[in-house]
Amino acid sequence: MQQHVLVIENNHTNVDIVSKLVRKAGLIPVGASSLTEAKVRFANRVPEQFLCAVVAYVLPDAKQGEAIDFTIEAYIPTIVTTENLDTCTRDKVLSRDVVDYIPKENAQNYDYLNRLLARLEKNKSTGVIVVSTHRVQRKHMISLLIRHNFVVYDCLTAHDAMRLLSQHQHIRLVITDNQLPDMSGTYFVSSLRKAFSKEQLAIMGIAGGQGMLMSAHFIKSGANDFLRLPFCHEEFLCRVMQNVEYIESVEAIRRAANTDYLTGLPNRRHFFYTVTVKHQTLSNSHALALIDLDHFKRINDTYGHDAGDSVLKTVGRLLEDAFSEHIVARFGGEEFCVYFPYHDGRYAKDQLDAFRVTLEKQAILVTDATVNVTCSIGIADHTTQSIEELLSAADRQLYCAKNNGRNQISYNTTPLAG
Ligand SMILES: Nc1nc2c(ncn2[C@@H]2O[C@H](COP(=O)(O)OP(=O)(O)OP(=O)(O)O)[C@@H](O)[C@H]2O)c(=O)[nH]1
Repeated sequence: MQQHVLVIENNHTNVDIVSKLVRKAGLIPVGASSLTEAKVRFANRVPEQFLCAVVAYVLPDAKQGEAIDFTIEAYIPTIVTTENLDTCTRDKVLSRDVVDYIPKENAQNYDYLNRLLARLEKNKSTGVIVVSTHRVQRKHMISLLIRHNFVVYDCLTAHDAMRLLSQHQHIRLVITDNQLPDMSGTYFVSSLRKAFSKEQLAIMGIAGGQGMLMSAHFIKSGANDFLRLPFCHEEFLCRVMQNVEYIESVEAIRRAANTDYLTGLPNRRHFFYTVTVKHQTLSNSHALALIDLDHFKRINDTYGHDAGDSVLKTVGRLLEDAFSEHIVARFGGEEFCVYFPYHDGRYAKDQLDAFRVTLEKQAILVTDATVNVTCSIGIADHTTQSIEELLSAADRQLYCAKNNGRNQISYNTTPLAG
């Protein structure tokens, strides 16, 4: 279900500005320009629909932050916007259990609001470990992280944190104190770095009263960031957000580099990487198939390039469904590959023949028409450890399948020469 955001701003222009940011974050705004209107809007909806509320500190009918009390009492995580940046207003805002507050000062503040809105949804599946023996400080950090919807793990020792990291894939950040019962924080960081790079897991050191060198010590041991205690509420949350966003950006770049943009399948480069890594532990019973669509150029020429793209996407999806237990990739153009790490060519041939028949019968919907495509397939299963050799052999078989009339499989069990 797409989540709603209750936007309570002090005039229609501000409601529109914030609503636009809400939509940009993929959420649905429910706008109100006074507390009275907000109460009506809220009463007309199911409370669980609201991911959060963005509330102006001063409203025409609520000049002392009463709208914040209203949304907090309704259990809606609340982000406050304010025109006043003075310490008195800040303290009044932060004395309530708000998610964060945004000064309405410049475009960057609105950019922060946009990132925060997007994060509140994403954070629900993002893990953060807090490791510290200092109870008050640990609970304080945990409560701030929970307000930002993170999945938070409360740890007293480095070993507990390491165990959690081995159990949960969704942890993106570890926040650690330097004085842990089982090892120093900096030793813990350097141990973590043996298993996780700085691009896989962000680590933030925290320490207070231990001299100026602690930050450098943490960073030289492999931490991404350091925060001195006692920290400021806002800085803590900004640093957390920045570190998590860094890990996610690297993940997104990596995903884009490994994925074929059109079909979403692994690309040739990633295919080689995956197979080479897996192949090290495999037996010689493996097979590789190259699948090439027949006369694909005609589809582009007859129905247009977009129609050709739709066909490629459909074929990619069909391959993915049919060979979900094996490794499927798009090698480029109209050529796909399926690698069977644990099966020989005979097995691959049976499976691929069933696929070939399914594809032949499948009517694929393109812009204004339905089209049918066939494919030619070359299979190789020589007992070689070299994927390149296997690929060349499959390519030769594919050439035979094309030459022999297309829409067929060519599979030759003759071992490789030499
Ligand atoms: N729509 C679309 N077309 C592509 C894409 N990549 C390659 N093509 C087209 O695929 C066509 C491949 O043509 P050919 O290599 O002659 O192969 P074919 O027409 O399938 O003929 P055979 O393989 O010999 O059966 C070319 O027209 C390319 O422009 C793509 O991502 N999208």
